[in-house]
Amino acid sequence: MTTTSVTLSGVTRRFGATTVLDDVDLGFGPGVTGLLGPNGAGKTTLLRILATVLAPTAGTVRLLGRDPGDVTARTEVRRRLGYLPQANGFPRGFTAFRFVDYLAVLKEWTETGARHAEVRRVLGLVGLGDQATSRLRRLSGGQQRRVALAQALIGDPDLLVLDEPTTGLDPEQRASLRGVLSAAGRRSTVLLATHQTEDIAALCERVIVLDGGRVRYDGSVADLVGSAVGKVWLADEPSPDSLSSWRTGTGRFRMVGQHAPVGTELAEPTVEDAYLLLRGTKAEPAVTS
Ligand SMILES: Nc1ncnc2c1ncn2[C@@H]1O[C@H](COP(=O)(O)OP(=O)(O)OP(=O)(O)O)[C@@H](O)[C@H]1O
Repeated sequence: MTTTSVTLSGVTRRFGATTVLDDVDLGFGPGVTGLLGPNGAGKTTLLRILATVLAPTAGTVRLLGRDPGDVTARTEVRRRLGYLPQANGFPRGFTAFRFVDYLAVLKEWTETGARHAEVRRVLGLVGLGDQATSRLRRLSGGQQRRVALAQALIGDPDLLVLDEPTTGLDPEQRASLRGVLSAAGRRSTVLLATHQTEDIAALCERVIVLDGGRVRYDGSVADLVGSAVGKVWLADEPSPDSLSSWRTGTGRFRMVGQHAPVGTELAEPTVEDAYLLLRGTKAEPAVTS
C-alpha cells in the first residue's frame, strides 16, 4: 500500500550559528496546504527539506512514509515528488518543450512517445500548449514561471512542493492554475508557499503561518479568517489604535486592529487581515545567530 503522508517531528535547521527552523512538528495528507510567513520566516528552507534537497540539522522527516535520509528511500521518494523551486534556473537555449522533456528524462520517462505525450499534457495544464516550441528566454516572466511549474507536474506526483508558484502570473492564469492545483490536491499532498493571501483563500483548506522559524498558526483557513471577525473596520479617518490602515478607493480608511472602536462599521475580514493581525501580536523570534 502506498502512503501519501508527510510528517516532520522536531525539525530544526541551522546554517552556521543561525537557526532558521526551530523544532517544527507538522503532518500532512492529501489536500492543498498553504504556507504563509514574512520574508526570511523559513518557508523555502522547509520546502527544500520536503523536496529532499536539504537535510534537517535535527529532527525526523518522513516523506510518503519513507526516511529521506536513506539513499534508497530518498530515490523512491524523488520518483513520486514534484518540486517547483523559488528560482526557475533554466539552462540556456532550451525551448519550453525541450526543457520539460529534459526533466521528464531525468524522472525516468524512458519511452519517448509516452514521455512526449506527458510533456504536452503538463504544458497544456499550465496553458502553454501553444508555446511549446518557444525559446524560454523569449517567454514572459509569467510564462517562464508556468514552464517551471509544468515540470513539477510531470507524472502526477504524490507529493507536490511548490515555492511561490503564482509569482508573476496574470489573474486569468492564476485562476486557471488554481483549478490545476485543487485537482492535484484531491489525490496528492500539495504544499504551497506563497505571499498571495488570495491564493490561500481560494485554494487551501489548511494554512500554516511560519514566523521566525516556528509554526505560528496551523489550522483551517476558515478559523484563521474567523479570528479576525470584529477586528476589521471602516472609518472616515485613520485610527491610531490600528495595526494597519490604508485609504481605500472609496476614500474611506480600512483598518485592522485588536479592538474596533465601539459603533464603528465592521468589514468582512480576509485571510490577509487575519494574517496581519497574527503578525501584529507578539511572536518570539526563533532566528538567532
Ligand atoms: N544556505 C543558506 N545559508 C545561510 N543562510 C540561509 C541559507 N538558506 C537560507 N538561509 C537563511 O535562512 C532564513 C530563512 O530563509 P528562507 O529562504 O527559508 O525564508 P522564506 O520564508 O522562504 O523567505 P522569503 O519569503 O523571502 O522567500 C533567511 O534568513 C536566510 O538568509
